[in-house]
Amino acid sequence: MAASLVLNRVSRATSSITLRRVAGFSSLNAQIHGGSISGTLLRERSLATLAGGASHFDEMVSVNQRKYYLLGGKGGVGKTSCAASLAVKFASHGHPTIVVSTDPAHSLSDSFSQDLSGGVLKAVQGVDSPLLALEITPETMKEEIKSQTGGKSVKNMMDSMGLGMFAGELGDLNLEDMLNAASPGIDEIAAISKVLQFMESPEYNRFTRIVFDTAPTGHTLRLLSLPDFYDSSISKITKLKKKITAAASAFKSVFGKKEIQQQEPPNELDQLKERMEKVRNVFRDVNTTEFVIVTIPTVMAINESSRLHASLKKENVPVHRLIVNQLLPQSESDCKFCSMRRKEQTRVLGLIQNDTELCGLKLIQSPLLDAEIRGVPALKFMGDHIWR
Ligand SMILES: Nc1ncnc2c1ncn2[C@@H]1O[C@H](COP(=O)(O)OP(=O)(O)OP(=O)(O)O)[C@@H](O)[C@H]1O
Repeated sequence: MAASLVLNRVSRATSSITLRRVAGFSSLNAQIHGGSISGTLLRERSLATLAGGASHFDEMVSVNQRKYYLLGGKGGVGKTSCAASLAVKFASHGHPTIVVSTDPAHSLSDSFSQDLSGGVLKAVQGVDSPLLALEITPETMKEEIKSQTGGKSVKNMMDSMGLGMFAGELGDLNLEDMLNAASPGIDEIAAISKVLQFMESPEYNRFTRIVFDTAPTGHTLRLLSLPDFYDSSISKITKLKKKITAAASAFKSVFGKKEIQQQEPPNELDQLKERMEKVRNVFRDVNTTEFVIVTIPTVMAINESSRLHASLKKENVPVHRLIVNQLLPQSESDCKFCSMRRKEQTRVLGLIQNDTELCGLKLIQSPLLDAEIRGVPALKFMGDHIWR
């Protein structure tokens, strides 16, 4: 059939992107700065023969209450493209949306083809509903923490809580080092502090969808387990402080001095513990949060996705959907290389169906498009394939 839909958007004065969708085929042709990247028309029909396909986007978009979507997986599989296309799709359906990158190697700016850097929320141009984007940087977070604590260092803060003596000695709990050096964990702390802001500040109330473009697997698992780590660490500090106060009290009473009142744990720690609990609960709440695993049809990526799902299950993080991105569509004039790749792809899709971790997830197919996905029109185009 000759039905065709041609979207032609000028995203900037100097660049234009032409997207072309023809029944049975899809093609993303980019023309940037007068140059032309023209790809072969790719056939979608074969994708329909693979198991699964639709993301059931209607379920994802229907509820007005705030929802968090975290997209994660192995490096380079298309996490940013999928997260950015989901954010654009939510915004196009009237949800004020924030898309946040927690990956230290940010690529949101590249994906949207707009400058979204600087560690602050920036409006994405070219979408109807408000869509804000943020590339989290530990530097900006450090500045924010300093201004919130009146410029006091963490050590000073702990000093003022009567815990200064432990600040430098508790190894993993050395918060000051974490803030002052680019140590592992700092990006995750920055992400958690942002989640807290989104949850607590009235200025973000109206945003009903928060989409996270997460870092490759290891980082992300640390992010999800960090609130637990802090929760138990704070409990340890509180217990330690109680013990020391009790011991000091006993010591002083033996020597006839006035007994020290058993002090309640400092209020700041209680508050911190409460806030960590909030973040931990939101990551695990099936009514508010979903982690979408993104993968590609290779054995290595599928194995990592399987391990990721096992870890997320252990952390009680809700997972329902698995995107298999960059699926090579069928072509009538299949070259040897393409037909070999396609055979391999079919084999790998079989592995997903037999994988005990992955077989229960909704499988979403996302075709390999014939141009790089950059800019809002391209993300809309990709989103129409995935989020349907
Ligand atoms: N379905 C697709 N068709 C064509 N190109 C794609 C597709 N998905 C992703 N790409 C391209 O692959 C590259 C990597 O994608 P992306 O940055 O989204 O991956 P990522 O998983 O976020 O990577 P990283 O782990 O490095 O952050 C980009 O150039 C993107 O345009």
